[in-house]
Amino acid sequence: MPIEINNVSYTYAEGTPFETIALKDITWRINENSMWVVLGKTGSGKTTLIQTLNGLLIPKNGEILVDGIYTKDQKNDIKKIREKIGIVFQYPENQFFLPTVLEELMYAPKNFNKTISQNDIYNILNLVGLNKSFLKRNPFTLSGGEMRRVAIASILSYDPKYIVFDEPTVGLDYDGRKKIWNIIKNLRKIGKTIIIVTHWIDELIEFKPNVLYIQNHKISFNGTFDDFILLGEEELNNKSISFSEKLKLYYCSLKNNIKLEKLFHY
Ligand SMILES: Nc1ncnc2c1ncn2[C@@H]1O[C@H](COP(=O)(O)OP(=O)(O)OP(=O)(O)O)[C@@H](O)[C@H]1O
Repeated sequence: MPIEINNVSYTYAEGTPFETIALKDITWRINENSMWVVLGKTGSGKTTLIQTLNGLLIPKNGEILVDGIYTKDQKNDIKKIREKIGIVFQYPENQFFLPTVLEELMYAPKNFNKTISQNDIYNILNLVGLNKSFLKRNPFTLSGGEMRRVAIASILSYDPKYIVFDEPTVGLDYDGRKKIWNIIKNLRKIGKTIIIVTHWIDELIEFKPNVLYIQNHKISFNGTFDDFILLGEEELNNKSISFSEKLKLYYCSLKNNIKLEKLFHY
């Protein structure tokens, strides 16, 4: 079953002098086992949109169904929805609050009344490229890249079906970014539905996710990665997307029907 977003609008501080429109009439369907990138200029509404998916924000207008469950039904179903959608926020490592990595990994399953075995924990560590020795570490003593991977592991600990990454590689160097994209690659291999909010799409060529572009709080593009790139340099620059050398090359390969995929692997 999908996530269905039907005619959703969201306004902060509605009816006050601080009223700010964040989303206007968004309709979007996220199918199981798909991958999406959500793009848009700063302030266009991307973070607001992803926060509506798991009921962190409840839109007044429109509705969201996650595998058939309305996010509006807060009392009964919100936990079921939160268990299905893991959100890895920007700088997720800022949210650590327990003294060891192991406790961080155990926290969410406990909260959702889910069991997690030692083997599950080892598998998750393996998936994020960390070894067992990290379990005893204090999360605050880890490097930035390691913290990010522990934060992702803590989301994987309750096995959500949909995983949303808000700027997953922000602040990381090349090696750190490469490790995050490898994790995402592995998550796609095991059938997770992935939604990524980012400003940098040349890192995503290898994945060719579907693209949702938000402009002035509305959807202005909903389609395939290739169709988005084929909008061309001028249009993408207008959308505040940098047309890097890598994107140019990819654009040319699409235009001329040449297969270049191998060039783009991290
Ligand atoms: N808590 C809030 N209270 C009031 N207004 C908010 C709040 N959060 C966001 N906004 C406003 O809503 C609009 C959409 O913000 P949002 O953070 O969703 O955009 P974004 O596309 O994620 O931006 P960025 O790329 O900079 O992260 C902006 O005008 C923003 O100022």
